[in-house]
This record gives sequence, structure tokens and C-alpha cells, in this order.
Amino acid sequence: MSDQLDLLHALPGAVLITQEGTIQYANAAAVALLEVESAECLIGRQSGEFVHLVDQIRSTQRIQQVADPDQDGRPNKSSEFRICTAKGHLRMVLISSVAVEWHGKPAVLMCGLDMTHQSEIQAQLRESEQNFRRLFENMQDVYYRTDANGVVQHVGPGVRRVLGYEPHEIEGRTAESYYPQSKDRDAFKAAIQQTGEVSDFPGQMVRRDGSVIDISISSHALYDHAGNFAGVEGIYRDVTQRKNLERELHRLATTDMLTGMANRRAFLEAATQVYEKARADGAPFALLMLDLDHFKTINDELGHLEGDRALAEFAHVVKAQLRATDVVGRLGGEEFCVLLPLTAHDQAIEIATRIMHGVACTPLTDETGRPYRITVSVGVGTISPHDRSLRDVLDRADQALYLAKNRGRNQIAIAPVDGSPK
Ligand SMILES: Nc1nc2c(ncn2[C@@H]2O[C@H](COP(=O)(O)OP(=O)(O)OP(=O)(O)O)[C@@H](O)[C@H]2O)c(=O)[nH]1
Repeated sequence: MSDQLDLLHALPGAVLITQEGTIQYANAAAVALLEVESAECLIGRQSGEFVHLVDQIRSTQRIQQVADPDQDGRPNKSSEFRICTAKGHLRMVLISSVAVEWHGKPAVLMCGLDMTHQSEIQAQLRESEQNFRRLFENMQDVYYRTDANGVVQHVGPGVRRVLGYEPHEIEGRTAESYYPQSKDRDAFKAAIQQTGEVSDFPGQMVRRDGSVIDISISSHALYDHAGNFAGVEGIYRDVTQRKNLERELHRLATTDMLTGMANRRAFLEAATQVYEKARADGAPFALLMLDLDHFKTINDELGHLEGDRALAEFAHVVKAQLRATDVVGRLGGEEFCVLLPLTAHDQAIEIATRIMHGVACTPLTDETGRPYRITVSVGVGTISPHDRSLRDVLDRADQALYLAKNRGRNQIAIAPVDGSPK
């Protein structure tokens, strides 16, 4: 018996033995848990004294229950109780009890494990989980995870706002269904395969109502324990507003506001690209250099504002003669350039003539209702196998324009591929 008591005494869990609720024995861990000086301070006291008021009825019921012969000597299930120590501290203790004999009489052995610390951890866990849920439910981005076949396994509630779908409508389907352009999805897949992650990757998606939105994706590849590709996890966000703003900024930076044509820089960029492609493909390509005639007189006689209106009207007439693939730019002042991809020499002259006549035939009236007309001189230049760059074609068209001006204006001059202009 003494050996068994020594063992009980050494147990790290708190042990109390009670008879009819009165403490008969307390081990060292129980003394420490209940914050008393020694086991003697506990002997003779009611175990219920240490149980928090809200748990007392439950505690009494459980002690009665283990003493019940139907319990057949089995311990009851562990349950948490609030315990008040002798020093008034509150502890959360996991207690299990069993009916025993103590000095030949029925008794109850209670074994307790201090869970106060664990309860705090659980409370912290609960709180952090609640915080996470709040954040997850309200986040503007859409969290998603797919399997290796691109089937969506999980999607966050942000998808309601971004795509107008409930998460369960997206889960189990492939992301392909939401991409209006499969090349976006292919580019995304290729980037993930190459680097394992993408950041701020651009794309577009279709919302439930059919509208197309711009999205930005930041994701990484998932791998299983064997290192095989297992899917993708990440977020995407609606960046339509930002993209619209970028598009508008780009338009403002590349467009001449008065005429709505490409400005000098944007035109030269586009022209260089078309020129490079034409050279590579061995395709025809022509440039028209246009300059309004005696425009200074228009300004001087009718005012600068009327000059602006004439420029805008001129732009309108020119654009009406062009195809969607042609590019027209304002190089400065009243000097313009038209780029005609896949256009041979004769066809270029035809277009130049149409423009020239169109401008000359456009009736204009100033603020006072006085009618006036404007005319334009045109220099035509086409690509030559000897050209080193677009500059060569531009220079030839410029020389031809100079000739058209010198010959009396309101006419077309053609730069021969080699030699002097005609
Ligand atoms: N109203 C208006 N005038 C402009 C604008 N840009 C350039 N100009 C005017 O265009 C005129 C160009 O004059 P010049 O270079 O002497 O040429 P021109 O009078 O057209 O004579 P030619 O080209 O030789 O036929 C100048 O008076 C400029 O002030 C503009 O945006 N608005």
C-alpha cells in the first residue's frame, strides 16, 4: 500500500481520493494545482469547495455516477471543469473519476490534468481562425486551388463579387470555362510550368452576366510529396478599373487630341513595326506624307480656332479614305503621314489622289458663315530593297512632298524607289 501511495504521490497528474465528498488523500500534483501548502491542508475538506459554481452540479452528478454499481467500476469520461484554487485562481482541469476502495470503504479517485494553458491555446486558435475566416470572407481577391488537371478544388467567397458565381458553382469545373481567350489560359499554364509561380499575371475572365473583366493572377504550382505537379494555388483579382485607366492613359499618351490621330511618337513606333514586317515578308508598303497648303493664311485670315477646326475636319476626311489596317499620324503642326501596309505603288497613288480630292472638295465655313476650302500636297514613298530603315522611306516621301509644294501645291509627287522624285 505504501509503495502504491508513493507511486500516486509521484504521478504528474493531480490525484484526490474522496469519501462522501470529503478529501482523504491528495498527491503532490494536486497540492500544486490547488495551490495549498501541503496535502494536510486538503484532507477533511470537501472536494466541491474547489469546483467553480457553474460546474458544481455537473461535478456532483458525475461523482454519484461513478459510485453507481451500474458503472461497474469503470472510470467516467474525462471532462473539463473550472477549478478555483485556494489562492483564488481559476484553472481549467480535465477530470476523470473512478470508484475505488479506501481503507475498506467505497471512495472516489479523481485524476485531473491542468488544461488551463491548452485552453488558452485553443482560445487563441479559435480567435485566429475567426480572424482568418473574417478576412477570407471579406477579401477582395479570389483565392483558388486546382488539381493537376486544372479542376477547381476550392474557391473563396470573393468569386461572388468578381465573377458573380457561388463558390460551389465553380468548384469541380476547370478554369478554362471562364477564359474568353484560350491563349490567356495557355500563357498562364506555360508560365507556371516554366517558373513554378506567376505574379500579377494578366488575363481576362467572363462573368456570369457575360461581361468580360480584366484580372491579375498571382499563383504558384503545388507538388505532391513525390515531387509531381499536383495543381495550382493562388489568388486572382479584378483589375478592370486599373486596366481601363491604363488604356485611357495610353490613349492620351499616344493620341493627338485635336485630330484623334496617332501622335508623332506613337505613329513612328507603329510605322517601324509595319515596315520591319513588310521587309521580313517581302511585302509591299507605302507612305503618304501630307502637308496642308498655305495653312498660315488660314490661321492669319480666319483665326487659330478656325484653323483648329479645319485641321479636325481634314483628319476626318483623311480617315474616311483609309482601311482599318492603315495608320495615320500627325507628325506636327499641319504635317501628317499615312502608313499603308500591303499597298503597292499604284494603289498608294490612288489613295493619295482620293485624299487630295476629298480634302479639296470639302466645303468649310468659318464662324461668320463665310465658305472656304483647304488643299493638301502629298508625297508618296514606297519601300525599296535598298532601304536601311523606315527613315529612308520617310525621307523619300518627304522629298516628294517638297516637290509637290514647289510645283504649285494641291498635287501629288511620287518618290521613285531609286533616283530623284517624279
Ligand atoms: N490652327 C492651328 N494652326 C497650326 C497648328 N499647328 C501648326 N499650325 C500652323 O500651321 C502653319 C504652317 O505654316 P507654314 O509652315 O508656313 O506652311 P503653310 O502656310 O501651310 O505653307 P505651305 O506648307 O508652304 O503650303 C503655321 O501658321 C502654324 O501656326 C495647330 O495645331 N492649329
